[in-house]
Amino acid sequence: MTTVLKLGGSVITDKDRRETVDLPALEAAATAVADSFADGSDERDEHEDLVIVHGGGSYGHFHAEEHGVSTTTGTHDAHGALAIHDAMKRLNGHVLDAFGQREVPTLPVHPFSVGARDADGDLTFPLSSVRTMLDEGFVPVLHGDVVAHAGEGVTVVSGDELVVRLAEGLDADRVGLCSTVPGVLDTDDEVVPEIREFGDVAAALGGSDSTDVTGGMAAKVRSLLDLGAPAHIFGPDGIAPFLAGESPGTRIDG
Ligand SMILES: Nc1ncnc2c1ncn2[C@@H]1O[C@H](COP(=O)(O)OP(=O)(O)OP(=O)(O)O)[C@@H](O)[C@H]1O
Ligand SMILES: C=C(C)CCOP(=O)(O)O
Repeated sequence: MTTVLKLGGSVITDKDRRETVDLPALEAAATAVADSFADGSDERDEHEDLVIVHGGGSYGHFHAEEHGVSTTTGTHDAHGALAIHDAMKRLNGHVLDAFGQREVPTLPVHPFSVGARDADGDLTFPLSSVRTMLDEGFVPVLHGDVVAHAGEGVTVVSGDELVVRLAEGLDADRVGLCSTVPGVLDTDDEVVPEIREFGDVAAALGGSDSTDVTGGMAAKVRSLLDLGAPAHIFGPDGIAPFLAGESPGTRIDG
C-alpha cells in the first residue's frame, strides 16, 4: 500500500506571518502520522510506503511573490531563486524535526535538485531517490520548491504538483491533502462529500485567502480530478482517519 500525504503550508505555518511555523499544528500532524504507524501492531503494514509532501505557507509564498516568481513566470536571478529555495529548506527542517522527534524515519528530498520543467512547463521529476528511500523503510519528505525551467530560469513547483507526480509515478493507492479547511466547501460553506467533475463545484471554488502563488483550492481540485486514484481533501482532524483508511472531508474522483 502506497500513500501520499500532503500537509498544506496553511496548516503547518501561520500563513499571514512571514516564516512562522504553527508549531502546535505541525506537532499534531506529526503525532497523527506517528500514531498511525504504531496503531494495531508494531508493523508498518497499514501504509507501508508513505511519502509526505508539504507546501510553502508563510515560507515559500512570501519569497516567491517578492521575486515575482510563480509556476509559469520565472526568474534568472540566482539570489531570488535561492531565497525561495532556502526558505523552503528552513521549513522542511522544522517538519523533519517534528517527525524525527516522534521516531518517524523521515528523510528530505529537495525538488530543486531533482526536477525540471521543459519549455511547455511540463515537469520532469525522477523518482529513483524516493523509490529507493521507500524500499529502505524511510519516509521521504518533499516540499514545494523552485525548479529549473527551460526559457524561464526557475519557476515554482507546488506541493500539489508534486503530489500528482508522486501519485502517478508510484501508482499510489491513497492520496490525501490536508488543508486548514475541513474539505472543499460549497457556496453555503458545507463540505462537499464527493467531486467527480470540476463543474460540480466551480462556482464555490476560489484561490487562497492568503499570499499564495500556486492557485489555492481551484487548482488543487483541477489537478486531483486528472489523477488515476481517488484523492481526499480534509482538515487537520482528518489526518488520523485518512491514514486509518477512512474517507474524511471531500473525496475527489475524476
Ligand atoms: N470552495 C472552497 N472550499 C475550501 N477552500 C477554498 C474554497 N475556495 C477557496 N478556498 C481557499 O483555499 C484554501 C486552501 O488552499 P491553499 O492552497 O491555501 O492551502 P494549502 O495547500 O493548505 O496551503 P499551501 O498552498 O501553502 O500548501 C483555503 O484556505 C481557502 O482559503
Ligand atoms: C512557493 C513555493 C516555493 C512552494 C509552493 O508550494 P504549495 O504551497 O504547495 O503551493
